[in-house]
Amino acid sequence: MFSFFKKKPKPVETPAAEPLASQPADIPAAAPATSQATPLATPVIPEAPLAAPEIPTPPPISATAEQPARKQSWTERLKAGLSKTRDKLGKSLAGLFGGGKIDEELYEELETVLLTADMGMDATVHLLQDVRERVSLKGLKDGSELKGALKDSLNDLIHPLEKPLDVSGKKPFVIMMAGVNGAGKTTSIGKLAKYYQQQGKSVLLAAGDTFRAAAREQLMAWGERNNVTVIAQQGGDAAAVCFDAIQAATARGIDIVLADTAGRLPTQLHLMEEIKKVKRVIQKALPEAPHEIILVLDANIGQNAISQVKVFDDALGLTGLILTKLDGTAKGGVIAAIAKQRPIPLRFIGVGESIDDLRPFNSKDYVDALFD
Ligand SMILES: Nc1nc2c(ncn2[C@@H]2O[C@H](COP(=O)(O)OP(=O)(O)OP(=O)(O)O)[C@@H](O)[C@H]2O)c(=O)[nH]1
Repeated sequence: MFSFFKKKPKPVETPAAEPLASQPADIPAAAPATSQATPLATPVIPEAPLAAPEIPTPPPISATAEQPARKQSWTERLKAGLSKTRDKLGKSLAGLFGGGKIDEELYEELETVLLTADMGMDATVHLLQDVRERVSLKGLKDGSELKGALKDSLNDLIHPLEKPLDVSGKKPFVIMMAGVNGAGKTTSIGKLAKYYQQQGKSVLLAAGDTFRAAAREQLMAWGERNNVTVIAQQGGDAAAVCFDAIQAATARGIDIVLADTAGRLPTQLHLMEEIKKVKRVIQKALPEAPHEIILVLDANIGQNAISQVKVFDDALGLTGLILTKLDGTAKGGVIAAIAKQRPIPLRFIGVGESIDDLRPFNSKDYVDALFD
């Protein structure tokens, strides 16, 4: 179950950014399954640690190893993953949709339900207004008719976030990941690597989380077992790792580079500066890159997601979002808040820990899974 990606204790302090290496290390001519960039000052990690006992041994990532006997469809998994939000919304809405007159009291109850599903004030006000208009336009009278109106309103609101990531046309297509600690960046990178490999694309990973040795080692072990090249350094500089990774990918004709970065809080200003530097150095390695800058968000944080989106967007110019762990929370309504306040394309959503639990966001599927 992807357990090898589970994070180890976080460092108490995150080190300040290292000075940037002016020149990238040479890329080895032969491309081993797992390769490492030359470190700036520290020795290359020996091959042996990959098998060392302290590194969890990941099971081979394969559908059979991770899936139950009968493989659930994505629709089923999405529905199961959203069960907490659906239960909360559904139970509360059942009374409203059960019948009775559509009146002010009902709208007030609807407002409370939407707010408790973490849709936020802006989106809630918008949805209520929109539902009212639909009700009067269609001459709806009964609460039982409200469900369709609400579903349509919500879909209209969040549909603009449905913009699947197009990785064609650039080679390598460089995707940089950002986010706070534990949001699911490294796990999502593993899932995306597999997702793109299944589409016949070659993938290279940049182990840019240089603050946590375990993150790098896990990524390398995973890469070796799944035949995905990982560029890493021991310690050192995330920007240099990404630079090397892009050079390696260009030399090897790789389709997609997925660049991991260390978790950081928006309030850690020096770390926000450090990640801006990672972006700048990626641009130096490949002028149009990064082609995609994704903020990974843990759905459990609910409304706090909005402030994270704003700060990371202001710092980096986000082009996409990934919302993980929707399965663990009743706060799935946060998508509506994002749509209203900072509508950055929601590229993927995660509803579980297995490899297939991260998929492109589809607003209609999402709304159906919440209400039906
Ligand atoms: N239930 C569930 N767990 C998830 C999902 N996505 C990630 N996780 C788990 O979240 C935990 C943290 O994920 P990581 O990928 O390690 O997070 P990270 O952002 O790389 O963390 P840092 O490196 O500390 O910044 C792991 O235990 C993952 O298995 C999801 O969609 N659902």
